[in-house]
Amino acid sequence: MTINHTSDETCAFNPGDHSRVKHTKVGVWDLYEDIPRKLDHVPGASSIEKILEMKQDLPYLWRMLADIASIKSCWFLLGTYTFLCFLIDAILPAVSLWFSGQMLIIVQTVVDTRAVDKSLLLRIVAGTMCCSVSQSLLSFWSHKINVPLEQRLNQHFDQHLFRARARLDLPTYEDPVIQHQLAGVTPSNGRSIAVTTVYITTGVMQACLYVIGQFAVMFHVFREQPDALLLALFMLAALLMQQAGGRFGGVITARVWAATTKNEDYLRKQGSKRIVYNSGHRKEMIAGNLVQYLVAQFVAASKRLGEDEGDFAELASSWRNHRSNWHLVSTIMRSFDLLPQVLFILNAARLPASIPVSIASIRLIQQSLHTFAWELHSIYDNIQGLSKQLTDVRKLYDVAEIPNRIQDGDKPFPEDTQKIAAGISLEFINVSFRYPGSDTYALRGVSFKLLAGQLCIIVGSNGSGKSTILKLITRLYDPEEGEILLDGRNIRTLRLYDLRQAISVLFQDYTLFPLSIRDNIGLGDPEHACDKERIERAAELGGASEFIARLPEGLDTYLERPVKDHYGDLPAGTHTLFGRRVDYNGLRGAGEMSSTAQIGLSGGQMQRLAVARSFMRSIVSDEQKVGLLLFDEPSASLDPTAEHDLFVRLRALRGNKTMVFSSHRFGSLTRHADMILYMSNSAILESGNHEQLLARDGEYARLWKLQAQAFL
Ligand SMILES: Nc1ncnc2c1ncn2[C@@H]1O[C@H](COP(=O)(O)OP(=O)(O)OP(=O)(O)O)[C@@H](O)[C@H]1O
Repeated sequence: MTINHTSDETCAFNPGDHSRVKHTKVGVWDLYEDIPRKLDHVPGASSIEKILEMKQDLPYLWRMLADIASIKSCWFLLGTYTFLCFLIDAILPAVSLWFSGQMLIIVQTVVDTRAVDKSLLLRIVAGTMCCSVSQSLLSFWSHKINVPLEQRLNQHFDQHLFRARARLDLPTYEDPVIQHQLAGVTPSNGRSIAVTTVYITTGVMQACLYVIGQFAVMFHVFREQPDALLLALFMLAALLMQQAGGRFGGVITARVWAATTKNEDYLRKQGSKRIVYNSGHRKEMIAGNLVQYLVAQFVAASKRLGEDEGDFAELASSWRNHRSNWHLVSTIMRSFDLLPQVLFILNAARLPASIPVSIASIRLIQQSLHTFAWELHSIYDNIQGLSKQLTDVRKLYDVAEIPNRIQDGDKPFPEDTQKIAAGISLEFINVSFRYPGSDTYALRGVSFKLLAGQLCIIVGSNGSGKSTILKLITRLYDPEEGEILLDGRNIRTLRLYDLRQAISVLFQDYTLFPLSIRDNIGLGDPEHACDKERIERAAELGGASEFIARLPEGLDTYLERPVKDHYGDLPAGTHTLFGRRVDYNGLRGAGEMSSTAQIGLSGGQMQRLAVARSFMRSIVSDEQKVGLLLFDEPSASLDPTAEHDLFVRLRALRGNKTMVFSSHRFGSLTRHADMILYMSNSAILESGNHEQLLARDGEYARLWKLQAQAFL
């Protein structure tokens, strides 16, 4: 069993290794509590020790404050907000308390002398009213300041995270540990870590100031009444004990715990449920005649499970509520409520002459102490929260420094920008490669050489390594062994930016972005992403103009709207809203429809858009930036006419650029290739041009004849 922590590491936990771990059965679940702390990397889970640990993360708080200072007007907003909070939470409550104390003195005087100091009474009433008016005015202004402050902080740290994610290369980004790390800093509630940190930090300061202010005033008010101070101390002790009791009766989440189930019936039942509920398994379920079997299994397992069955969260909450020892502790703690009054009465009975404290002042003491004790606890809670928050702040900065697996080179490329128009030579020398986490080689000992301006076609069966060659040329991954040379230079030594600028690649598993069609094509050449003429020409060359023209919003059509429309209670049968099909999110998800199905694009049309994007970069551009064109199955979804047109256009427009094609089809293009690589089992089996390979009468010739015979 594994416990996933919020820290960067994942700790293995085997309950059998820890004799003191408390094990309880909750339904079919095994709940483990009091797992040794060394497995718990969550600071501030419940102990002072964890709070002390937060000093390691304090430098990140200073760094964040320095960052905040760099945001326009943020210091001013933050300073004003903190000052207002100080007035609202520390000064005004203390002043109010002081007025209440003065009121008590008047009451006491009236009882003792039957005389009222009217001007003092007036001043107290006026002062109390001023306090409450100021309180609401200041609260209003603090909310007003909150909005721009939160917005600026969110924006700034949103950009920080965007940059941190965007800079990661493929192997680093695909790493599950990195994904976990990134998930840990992505706010789920839309509020950035910085905003939460600011609130928690100001919360701690406010609570401290409040407690100090209240304490000073209480001390001043009750200084003359020793019994009142004694009573106050009794009450405070009782309240703190009660609050501690409330904590004991609390939740298991305050402790280190984990739960799992090994119940075969439960596991099988949940497994069957997923097969039936997930449409991805439907083909196999129906074709394999599994329906009756699954239903029988499901019913039988339900019967055997009986009452034990249940979701862990539900079972755990009812189990917690019935743990008798917690009830006992909280009940005992509640009875402490009366203790101060009992002690006070006993003291008054013993020394009746010394009762200067009125009933009104007992009430005041009680009220003030409730808030006082609550604030004391909230300081503890807030510091715990701050300790956890500082870990998040550290992670926020750590993700911006995750090292990339693909190291950047320092040599500019190409040395002579004019030469690039004549193409780039490409050489693989004994290249072997395995995908991260995989034991099998995707390429093994691959060597070939392509001269500048040549056309190379890579053919071979599924999984033979064709796409991998293209991925290595663009340095999405680096080979384990061997070298790849461009114009005779090892690509690892070249600046990554330059290398990728010099290459245009269309992957087999291309993705269309959730943007407009215009942007999807324009992004082929970001420098000219707004150049309408180039975009239209690229769309035309990619064979996409016709269907784009038929779309109501043309180039401005969004393939997938990145922002959802909101709606409620639409009349039944409403299909369009704001000129778009209604995005019945749940239904679409359930039907597993792709986003492009919404605007009705076919696979071939999407491929034409992808080709257009690649042309935007390589063909349409006036500047000669690209010298190597890579195409991975660019015609897989195209009809024969579109495929033919595409190849004709490519041959005519590529000029002298070097071109590498990966394909399953032995079409007209292979005849024009300067070099054909026939791949099988991660290696190059045969290489040469079409005539040479036919003359060799090997695998290539066999497959060529096989395809040719189909048309005889
Ligand atoms: N991201 C990946 N992670 C792990 N293994 C991968 C990954 N991508 C490909 N492979 C494996 O690498 C090998 C070569 O895959 P590659 O995609 O290069 O084959 P291909 O010749 O292009 O296949 P196809 O004709 O089906 O496109 C295959 O065994 C494949 O399973």
